[in-house]
Amino acid sequence: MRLNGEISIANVDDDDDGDGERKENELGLIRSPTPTAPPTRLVVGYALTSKKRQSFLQPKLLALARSKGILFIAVDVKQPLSDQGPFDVVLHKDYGQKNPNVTVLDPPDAIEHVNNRQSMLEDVADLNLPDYYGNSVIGFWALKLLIGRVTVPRQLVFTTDPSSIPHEVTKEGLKLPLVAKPLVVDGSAKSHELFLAYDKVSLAKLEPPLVLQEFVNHGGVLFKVYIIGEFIKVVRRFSLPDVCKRELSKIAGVFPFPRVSCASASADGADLDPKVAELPPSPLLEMLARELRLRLGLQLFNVDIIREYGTRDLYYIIDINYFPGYGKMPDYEHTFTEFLLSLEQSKYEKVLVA
Ligand SMILES: Nc1ncnc2c1ncn2[C@@H]1O[C@H](COP(=O)(O)OP(=O)(O)OP(=O)(O)O)[C@@H](O)[C@H]1O
Ligand SMILES: O=P(O)(O)O[C@H]1[C@H](O)[C@@H](O)[C@H](OP(=O)(O)O)[C@@H](OP(=O)(O)O)[C@H]1O
Ligand SMILES: [Mg+2]
Ligand SMILES: [Mg+2]
Repeated sequence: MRLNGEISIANVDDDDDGDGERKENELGLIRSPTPTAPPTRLVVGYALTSKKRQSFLQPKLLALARSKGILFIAVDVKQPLSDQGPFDVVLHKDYGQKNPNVTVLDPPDAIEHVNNRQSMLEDVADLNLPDYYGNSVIGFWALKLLIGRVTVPRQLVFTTDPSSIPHEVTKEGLKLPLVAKPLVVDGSAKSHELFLAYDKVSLAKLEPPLVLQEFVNHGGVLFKVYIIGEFIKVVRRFSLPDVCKRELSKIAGVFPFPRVSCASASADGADLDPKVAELPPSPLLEMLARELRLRLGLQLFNVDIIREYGTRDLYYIIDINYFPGYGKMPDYEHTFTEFLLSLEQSKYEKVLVA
């Protein structure tokens, strides 16, 4: 269905360079139907960095989407949206333009909220899932035993004067070791340069603005929960190893560490301690995803969750990422295509109601 003017099928790879994209300066030109391609149902504009285009717009996604009548076209961010497309949906990580006829996924304000490591966890801090669902028929205690608790590590924000950090950390009673993370996540490599701090004095060497977050031992395995609308997929990733008291007492300093959990290598097939590897229960993830979707006002994000080592059910959310590396999610092409088609359906239903 096309809501904003009829167009016929366009060849996805208009510049024939095999990257599945149309030339940006040819956005107004739509080719006539090819014999094999189905009619276009949905035109999806994307305003994404070339890195994100490479990881997200993989040939398998483009081919499957095209077979379902979904077309991906680059948005020219320098031109008004109304002069392009017409698009049904626009995918982006930081695109400000609006158009009433286009579903811009997701609202820029909501994205900005999770691009700041202080505000990103605010909505989770007061999220007591068993309390929240305590009036359900299952009952508070049963539910608590069944699904577990979700919280966030304690953290402090520093925007200026690193020399005050050791004193503030002592005053607020934050426990070592601490993870130092740049306050704002802006897609740059620098915003993912993290440090592990073993002593308070060395904290003065860090560069604000940053957050200092208590490190939580979790057996070296992290759960990455991908959310695409109502769909959820959890994968295991390798993470930082636990820090024992002995190590903490012997080491001083702040140490950079690599983006260990961002690597596509999954810990799913690894020979892990079953207590560490056990996935968070599905009801917990479903409640969490539903609640976060509502609170954050976002449909496309992932959440990094760890389970405190030695506990059966105490979970910490340590990171939320907008439009993460879906290309690393198994079968993402199917899930994303279904999601886009569901947007078309809900638009259609809105028109029928109006
Ligand atoms: N509070 C914590 N306790 C234990 N480990 C942590 C904590 N915070 C971060 N880590 C470890 O450091 C990694 C990077 O942290 P985080 O996910 O916050 O950074 P990021 O740069 O936003 O990563 P991403 O690539 O997922 O966006 C985590 O995946 C995890 O392995
Ligand atoms: O490049 P920026 O805007 O900083 O965002 C990153 C996210 O922070 C990461 O979470 C993504 O990796 P994961 O999907 O493994 O979380 C990572 O995925 P990618 O590099 O594979 O695209 C990025 O989306
Ligand atoms: Mg992360
Ligand atoms: Mg992140």
